[in-house]
Amino acid sequence: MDMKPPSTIGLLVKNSALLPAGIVQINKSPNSLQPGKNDNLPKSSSSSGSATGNPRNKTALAPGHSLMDWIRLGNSGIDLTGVGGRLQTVTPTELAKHNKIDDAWIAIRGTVYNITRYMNFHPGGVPELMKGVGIDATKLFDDVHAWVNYQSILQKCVVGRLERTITADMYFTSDIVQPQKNHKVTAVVSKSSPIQMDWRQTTNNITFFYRVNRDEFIGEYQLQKLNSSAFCIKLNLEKADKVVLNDFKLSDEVEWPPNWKNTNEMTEVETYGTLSESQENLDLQKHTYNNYSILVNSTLCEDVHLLILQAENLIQVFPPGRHLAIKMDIMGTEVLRMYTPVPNFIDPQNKLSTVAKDDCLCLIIKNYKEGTLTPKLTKLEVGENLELSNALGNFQAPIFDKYSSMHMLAAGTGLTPMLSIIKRSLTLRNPPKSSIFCNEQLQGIASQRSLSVTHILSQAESSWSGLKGVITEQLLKDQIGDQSSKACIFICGPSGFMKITKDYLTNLKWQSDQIFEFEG
Ligand code: HEM
Repeated sequence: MDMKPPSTIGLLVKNSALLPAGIVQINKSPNSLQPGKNDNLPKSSSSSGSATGNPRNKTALAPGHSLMDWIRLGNSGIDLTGVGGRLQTVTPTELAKHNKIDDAWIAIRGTVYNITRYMNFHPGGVPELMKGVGIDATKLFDDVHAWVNYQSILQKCVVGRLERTITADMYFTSDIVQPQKNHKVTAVVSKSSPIQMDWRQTTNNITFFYRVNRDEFIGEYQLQKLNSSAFCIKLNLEKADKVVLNDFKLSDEVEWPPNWKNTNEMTEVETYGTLSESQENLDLQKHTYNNYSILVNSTLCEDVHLLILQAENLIQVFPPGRHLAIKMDIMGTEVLRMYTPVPNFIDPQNKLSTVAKDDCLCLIIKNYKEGTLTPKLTKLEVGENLELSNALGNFQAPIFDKYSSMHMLAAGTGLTPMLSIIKRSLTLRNPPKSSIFCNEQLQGIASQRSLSVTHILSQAESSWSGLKGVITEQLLKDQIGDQSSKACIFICGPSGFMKITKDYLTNLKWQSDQIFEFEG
């Protein structure tokens, strides 16, 4: 695949209560600030005031320039953005050009606003507002009035996002904010971080954005509810060899399970409260187990079950191709078996999609009648518990993006690690339209040219009109064509299948670095 999306992730958590604007104070290291006149500003503006006892600096607004008038202007249909309302990515250089009273842009928390029309509506006066034009004025704005709900006031003035240097370092320092008005005050205690974070604040919530370097890989992320008003986001950064833990303390209860979103574009957490960050060294060998309860145990086909599981206060997000361990006590012995979570499109009738919410894990389990674990796993009833580990393995799907085609050879439930890779690849190639996939769904998308699916049955009924038999070199050649340096091959299945398939592929001149084996 030739696409390289930013290596970022998405979460969206919603706070349950309507709250006054909170304040989060995050100080960046000087070198992460955008260049501009802001660099030389004093630590805090001389005009900050109110609850701290400093004199107020509000100016009398001319008639026709009240907040109500501003809201009317915003609703009048007049284009306040000056760019036709089409969102743009604004470079700091471009931003700096709009630094005049009749052409004034300002950037706050990564969003650029055209404040030309707001000038005479600003309760702090025009000269004060002019201090922030043409620059990233986040700190200046916060020093004066972090509580001001600027997103709402300037909602019709949005020009776009301010472009950031993706590799810029960012520091969070301990900072206790002085109480301002009656609003809640929050503190941030953090250390230098290999991950960038930005945030956006509205009256009721704060949205946190995470961004990591393109070459960084997030092995897993977890969102864990700590109590009714606190949660933790844990990100495994494998290149940096670090686990970043962000603890959020909310000022009210958080809805759980939260409504979160996973896109390849960004990470969003909407909430309200405080954040503290810590880091640990990453230990990929370490297994930590969490208790999941069975929501669904349904038969997909003979001996193959789909389990849908949910943890009480935890969301674990598994990157494609990563697996987990199931741990069970069998007559006093701890038995482990590895499984790769599958995307929740797997349900053939699509009837489970209402159950398999975003905080659930789906596993496909084949029952081996003589097996130790699988007869117990496939008999688990709704409400029973199961211990599942963190994400294991070292597979990194983006590494294979360089190949323009992928072949997947799967025997039986060897299909499972392939499914999330297929989903990822197709989502990257075709913008998501609906929840497509598996068997019927896979066949459905096959018609879209980017995926072709062939079933070969070793024990076929007479009515089967498709391919039959066991894998042979000729069959592989017929199915995947000649060796090509633009393609890679994933294989997964029982050990006999793996060995023979690899031998055939080697005979067919496929290079070992083009072949990726999942353990069957
Ligand atoms: C970044 C440059 C800015 C500076 C230096 C600045 C400065 C000030 C000052 C000195 C005041 C009077 C403070 C006081 O209440 O005593 C004020 C009030 C205010 N400013 Fe700004 N401002 C800036 C940007 C903005 C922006 C972009 C908005 C957009 C919504 C805004 C909205 C307000 C509002 C609503 C008040 C009244 C606050 C209140 O009633 O307490 N300001 N500003």
